[in-house]
Amino acid sequence: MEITVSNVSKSFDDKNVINDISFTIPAGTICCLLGPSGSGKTTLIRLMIGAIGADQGSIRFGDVPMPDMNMLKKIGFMPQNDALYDDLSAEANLTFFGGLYHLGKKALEERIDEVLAIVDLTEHRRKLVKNFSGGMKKRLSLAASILHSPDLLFLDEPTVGIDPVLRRTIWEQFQRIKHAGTTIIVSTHVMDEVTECDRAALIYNGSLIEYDAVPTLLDKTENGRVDELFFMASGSVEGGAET
Ligand SMILES: Nc1ncnc2c1ncn2[C@@H]1O[C@H](COP(=O)(O)OP(=O)(O)OP(=O)(O)O)[C@@H](O)[C@H]1O
Repeated sequence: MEITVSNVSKSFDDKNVINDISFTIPAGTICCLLGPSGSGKTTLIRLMIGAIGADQGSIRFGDVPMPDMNMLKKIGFMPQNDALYDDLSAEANLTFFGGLYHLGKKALEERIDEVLAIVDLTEHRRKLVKNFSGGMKKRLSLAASILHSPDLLFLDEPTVGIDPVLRRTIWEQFQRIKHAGTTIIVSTHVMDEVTECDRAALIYNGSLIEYDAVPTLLDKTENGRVDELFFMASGSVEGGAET
């Protein structure tokens, strides 16, 4: 499903955090929101999923203006901080989240098998989450966010604190989810992750400084690194863009 963001602005306490942002994410793509810490990525995701309202502008999923209660069922969201129950097993966590989505018992059992396989946690399904590593928790959190086979999946800094090897595995899982037909919006401040995405929206100080297909964006640079676009737009990226 296509997402259209039109002239969206948001302030907190008179501080302009999102500044007149417009862009369209085509259905079936992975789009990353890339920017330094504090640039406004999480706020933009929260605006898109309807967790907070825009001061100005509008957001549509397909033809439907957001927020829309029916559309919420079609959205998956993985927050920056895992919302898992430590004293429950992986499987029990998924059963709990599946209950929230009102999946029937049999359909839920089948879907739990599927999502555990997608995130490579099948053999750990009966372990308590408190015995999971950080990376395993991230993968379980991802599994929970796709239980209801969402059309749109929003991932807020899903690879933060994850080592490079596991990061690769997680990106392979995102590609798998995309190929199953889900449009993915993923925020990151890791510049290298841009190459995993089809399109990238570069956010700096609450403004959209670039938005395009990733190869087109990289063609605009001299060194093939997207950091350069932040340097060009800002003169300096002090305060933040990690590589
Ligand atoms: N509820 C809020 N009230 C006041 N200020 C807020 C609120 N939410 C976000 N902000 C401010 O908006 C700015 C953008 O924050 P946001 O979390 O969207 O950035 P981010 O790019 O996601 O950063 P990070 O990569 O560190 O998560 C920051 O200056 C932050 O302090």
